[in-house]
Amino acid sequence: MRSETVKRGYQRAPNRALLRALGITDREMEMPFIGIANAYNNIVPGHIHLRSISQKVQEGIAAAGGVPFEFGTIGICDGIAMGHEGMRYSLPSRENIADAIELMVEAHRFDGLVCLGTCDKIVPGMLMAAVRCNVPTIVVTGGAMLPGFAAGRELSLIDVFESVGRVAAGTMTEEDLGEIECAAMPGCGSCQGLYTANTMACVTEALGLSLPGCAAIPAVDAAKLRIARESGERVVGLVREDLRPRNILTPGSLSNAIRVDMALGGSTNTVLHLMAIALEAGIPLDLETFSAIGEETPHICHMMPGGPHSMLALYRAGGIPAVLKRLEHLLDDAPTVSGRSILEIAKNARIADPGVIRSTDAPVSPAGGLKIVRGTLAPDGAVVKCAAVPEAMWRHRGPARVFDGEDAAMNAILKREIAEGDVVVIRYEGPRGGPGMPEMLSPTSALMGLGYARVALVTDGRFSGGTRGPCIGHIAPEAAVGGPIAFVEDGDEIEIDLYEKRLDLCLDPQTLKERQKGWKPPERKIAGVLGRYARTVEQANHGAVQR
Ligand SMILES: CC(C)(O)[C@@H](O)C(=O)O
Ligand SMILES: [Mg+2]
Repeated sequence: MRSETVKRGYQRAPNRALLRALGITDREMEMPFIGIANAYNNIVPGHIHLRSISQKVQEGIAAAGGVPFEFGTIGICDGIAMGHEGMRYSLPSRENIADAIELMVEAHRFDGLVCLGTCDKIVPGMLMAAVRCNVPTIVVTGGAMLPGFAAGRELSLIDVFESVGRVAAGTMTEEDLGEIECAAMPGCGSCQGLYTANTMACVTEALGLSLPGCAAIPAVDAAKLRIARESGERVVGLVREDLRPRNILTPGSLSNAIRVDMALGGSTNTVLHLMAIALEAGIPLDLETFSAIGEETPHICHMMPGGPHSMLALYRAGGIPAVLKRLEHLLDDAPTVSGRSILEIAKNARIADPGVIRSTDAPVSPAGGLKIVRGTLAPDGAVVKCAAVPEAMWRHRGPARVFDGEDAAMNAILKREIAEGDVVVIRYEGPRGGPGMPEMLSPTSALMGLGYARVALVTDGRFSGGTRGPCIGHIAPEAAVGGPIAFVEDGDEIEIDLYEKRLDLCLDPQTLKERQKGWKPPERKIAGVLGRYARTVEQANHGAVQR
């Protein structure tokens, strides 16, 4: 056992003395030590219930003959951090979480690990750590919030964001917005649609790193407590079998995860996170792989924000096992933490609602929900959730309206200075430029709420999983490193063609060269974590990982 390093032999008497100070008995000294990385805090709605889930994990570990040791990691609520300076800190928190878990697991020589987290950067950071440390690990995701309800319809956080645009347009009163604000978010769990947190939970299950069914169980459902208990029991089995994350995370399981993501129409952020996770395992994963799998995988679940279905609907329809069943003919067989292979799980699943989890013969769309686009504006690629783009906007050409930074764009949008047909360009918001590649749900939702039908938005920053409309993000190279997006001027024509997967700046190469002459990155002195991040972060097409 790995933990023997801290507990065997007379030289380790001091280490054991400290373990005894925790109440560890002689019998427990012989058992596997299991770390629980619990991202509980009481500022993130997705995390406020994690203590009770952790309790069940701990009971499961003890019942199976392990000793649970709980420690904390940070967790940021992207929704509370949205629309201001705070959002720059969100993506960097992913690396902090991965590092924090590595530090704890390595220092204390845990034999196994349970990762307990819910929201956008927490689950990816946990997966990175699991693969990096490569001790037997199970991930328990905290589950989605129930939908809110007001004026006869279900609500999610995105209704609140989009209603801001309605108030700006004068089509909604502030009083009505207040009613939605109070009704949309009825308790614990991640935001209700297939936004980033829930997409990452689904991807984790498809990777084989959560027990089957875990991702879609709502935060408040007792089934989550039961699967937490089972996960605690099972991690002790994984230690005994020596089944480790890198036995489970393989090119095959990564491809299954991307397929599930494509079939669901998941968040654009998964592209960054899956690349970062693959990198930890030393598995090459590039944008082309996403593109190729996207071409072969039909989009079969019309999930929010592009479609009507919430995570609760996906749960009731059969959850990820049912989605896997639909995709059975496309999956690579791969082991999972459950001890059953992914194909066994798929075969034994039941599709309870074929209206929510459609067959691949009658899909929402014949190709996957995400596309990788390239062109003269994005030579190294960009990402779009085509599942949430109305087909009328799959081809669009319009004049650029250029903004350095999100704030300037948001002001212009709310003042209705954008005209139908425009292509809003938000730059200097990339991994280095932000820094932190902020997610820009406020401007994309405002455009929706204001009722624009033919305005596109392109950026070197990121989007929320809740962003809908013709929004292309992750443009690489970003403006801060001199990518072509830095040289766009108001009125330049930008052409989008999602059928051909193109994003072009319609400018003759000579003019572009002229504009590039003498360009220097803007000089800025940034202190603290963001300064460090800006110096070491890679471009979005390499997962925006920190080196
Ligand atoms: C606030 C949200 C909806 O969680 C967003 O941050 C996302 O990425 O989905
Ligand atoms: Mg987010």
